[in-house]
Amino acid sequence: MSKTAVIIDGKAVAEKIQGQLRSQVEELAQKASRPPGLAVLMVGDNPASAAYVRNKERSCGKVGIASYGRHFPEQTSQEELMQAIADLNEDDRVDGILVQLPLPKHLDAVAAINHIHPDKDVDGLHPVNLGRLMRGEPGLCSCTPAGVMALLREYGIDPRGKQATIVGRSILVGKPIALMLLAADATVTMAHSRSPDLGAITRNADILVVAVGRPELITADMVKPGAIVIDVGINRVTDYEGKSRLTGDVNYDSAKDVAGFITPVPGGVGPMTVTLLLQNTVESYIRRLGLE
Ligand SMILES: NC(=O)c1ccc[n+]([C@@H]2O[C@H](COP(=O)([O-])OP(=O)(O)OC[C@H]3O[C@@H](n4cnc5c(N)ncnc54)[C@H](OP(=O)(O)O)[C@@H]3O)[C@@H](O)[C@H]2O)c1
Ligand SMILES: Nc1nc(=O)c2c([nH]1)NC[C@@H]1CN(c3ccc(C(=O)N[C@@H](CCC(=O)O)C(=O)O)cc3)CN21
Ligand SMILES: [Mg+2]
Repeated sequence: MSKTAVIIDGKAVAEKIQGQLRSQVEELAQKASRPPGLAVLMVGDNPASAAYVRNKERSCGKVGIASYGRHFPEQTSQEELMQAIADLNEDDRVDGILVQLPLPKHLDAVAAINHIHPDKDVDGLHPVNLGRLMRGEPGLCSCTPAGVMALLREYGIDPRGKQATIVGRSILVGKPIALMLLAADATVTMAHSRSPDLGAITRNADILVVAVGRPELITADMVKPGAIVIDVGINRVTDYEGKSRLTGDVNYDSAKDVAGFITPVPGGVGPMTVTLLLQNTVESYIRRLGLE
């Protein structure tokens, strides 16, 4: 007899936290001269980025954060991008700057991120903020990893002593999640494209986090019965009827009968990423205006 997993409702948790952020922003408005401001820079068109941008603009509006997004054409030069970042660093209305990844191939993403002022780096990707995370010091932290940790907390899941396995080692998701789970006393294993026999590794996981970008790479046979499965993947696929939809890196329909807890896509990690971005922006706003 298989029992179906508890579905981790990221959308509901995100709405709850966004409601709290909204009240906080309303309250702060009484002593502040302006609302919090978030600037998102997007170059060219990437489907995962487009979903993110849409969701962010909608959520900023709900919470009372002013958004100063700029969408550049694909052939934008490095100089133009660097200048836009420099302008936003100087712009007092802006508390958070995010450069959508991936950037088109001709652009240097590392140089762009290094150019963001660390106090406005609401994506937590600047070396100063990554260094703080590595050392366990407070600072702006990556939104998706922090969103995953918030979901675990919300569902009463304590990583302490658990075997946590992360598939994917990107600087945006895999590596910072590993550090956060390690800080929460999990035993952490990381797998990637060069790991042989992925299933043998993932089947040991009490907490399995998948951040790869391969639609439904993880199937039920790769999941330990009762495991907590966190699917970070956002993939746009075309189904057999020719309709476009979003799917994760986990085969949800089969995995939900093996897992103890599972995040759906959409409605799982995605909304939490947006929420943590808003939370980081409010945090930066409070610090920059000295509102504590
Ligand atoms: N839900 C959200 O809020 C959110 C946020 C960010 C990203 N995403 C989504 O999450 C996914 C991953 O994003 P990312 O930025 O981390 O991607 P990324 O930078 O492309 O990294 C992908 C990682 O997966 C590994 N990998 C690739 N194929 C593999 C395979 N067959 N088996 C095992 N590992 C494999 C790669 O290994 P190597 O290092 O060996 O190349 C790499 O470490 C994407 O679908 C993205 O759209 C979602
Ligand atoms: N600098 C940077 N930071 C990021 O966190 C980031 C990027 N770039 N580039 C794109 C990826 C993908 N990200 C995403 C993608 C989707 C949602 C999201 O809100 N997904 C909703 C569905 C939205 C829809 O249906 O259109 C979900 O429910 O999963 C969030 C973050 C965040 N990512
Ligand atoms: Mg999701």
